Amino acid sequence: MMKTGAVRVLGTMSGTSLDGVDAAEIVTDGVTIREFGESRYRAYWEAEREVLRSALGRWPGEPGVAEAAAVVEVAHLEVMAQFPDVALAGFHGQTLAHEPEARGTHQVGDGARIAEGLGVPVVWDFRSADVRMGGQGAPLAPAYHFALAKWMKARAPVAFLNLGGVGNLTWVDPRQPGAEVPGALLAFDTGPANAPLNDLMQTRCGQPFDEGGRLAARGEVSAEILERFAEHRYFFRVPPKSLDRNDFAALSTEVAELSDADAAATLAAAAAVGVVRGAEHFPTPVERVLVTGGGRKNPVMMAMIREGLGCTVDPVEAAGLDGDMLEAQAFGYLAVRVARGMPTTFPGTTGVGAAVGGGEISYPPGAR
Ligand SMILES: Nc1ncnc2c1ncn2[C@@H]1O[C@H](COP(=O)(O)OP(=O)(O)OP(=O)(O)O)[C@@H](O)[C@H]1O
Ligand SMILES: CC(=O)N[C@H]1[C@@H]2OC[C@@H](O2)[C@@H](O)[C@@H]1O[C@H](C)C(=O)O
Repeated sequence: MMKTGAVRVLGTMSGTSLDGVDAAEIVTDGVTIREFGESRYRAYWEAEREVLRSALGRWPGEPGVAEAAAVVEVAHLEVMAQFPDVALAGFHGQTLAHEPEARGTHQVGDGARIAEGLGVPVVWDFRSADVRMGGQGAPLAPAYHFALAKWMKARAPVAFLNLGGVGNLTWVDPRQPGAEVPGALLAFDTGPANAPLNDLMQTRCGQPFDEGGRLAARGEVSAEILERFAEHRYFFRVPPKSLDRNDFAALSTEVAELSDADAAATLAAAAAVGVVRGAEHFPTPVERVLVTGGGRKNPVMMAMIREGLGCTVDPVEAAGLDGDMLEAQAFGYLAVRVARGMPTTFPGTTGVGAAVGGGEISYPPGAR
């Protein structure tokens, strides 16, 4: 068990858009946020990304998984070694597959190897325990969103939206004393966010993403595809609920006949529809949605979300936060909670029956 009081911890996240590794320091006791620290980003090389892409959907022991794990470990060690002052690290790894109701959840990268390479204890495998206990194993950032709402001194319910490869939305009631209090949080994945758009850009234009939403801005949304999409059974499921990166692969097939610009506009609109349908599940309306993740840099997607929600929708920077690093900070925060035996998921965030502390701790040789 770690000493009490705030510690400087490093959190890392390699997200579903497969762009790279985010690493960020935070100083916390696992409840309140004392301060934010340095952060760095390490992009995957195209060859590395290809290794990861071809391992998507695979489970332990299947072809390509060991290679993907090696890519993830090397990239993380490279960036994590640049933070010599941390006492602990949180390592999410890379999700390859996620089927919480069937085969489980699969993140690659061995935390024990990271601990050995780094020389500090590493918390990892954050999702498995929650899934074993009947939870969705995702999203995990909500406990951190609760701490952020307190840090911001929010006085009324607020929502955090992450527009990564997949989208996820957290409704937070900051008037509650703690994240573990029933009714403090409701969280779920909204639907596809950037992943289908990235896949389209890669296949049709040889580019990793639609920079500034420029292609989508020139297109027209297919009302027919969008209306069908809005009636997807996922949106009728009561949250908590979570998604795998490719759960909406059919959407990519549906836009196949459209022009590049129309397909991009329709996929951006689909991301927005997922958010709007998701917000219908909020226990009470919110006045403000704070957006993190790369999608906040896509003005077309942001405008569509604003129009659909009809409330203030701002990048988290408007609240003094770093939207590129928020998920990485979350895994630092969660690492401290795990190291101190505190829960990381709750019935309102993953649907687990009772609060669970997910995560393994690996120590560097001789450090225990
Ligand atoms: N300037 C930009 N214009 C448009 N889109 C952008 C821009 N910058 C980033 N993005 C989009 O955001 C994506 C990266 O977002 P982010 O880093 O939040 O995803 P992630 O962490 O991999 O995903 P997840 O949160 O699902 O795990 C890029 O792949 C791209 O689609
Ligand atoms: C299984 C998995 O890796 N899920 C990711 C993914 O990316 C966004 C969304 O889907 C969210 O559920 C989660 O990541 C965020 C950081 C989370 O767990 O909070």
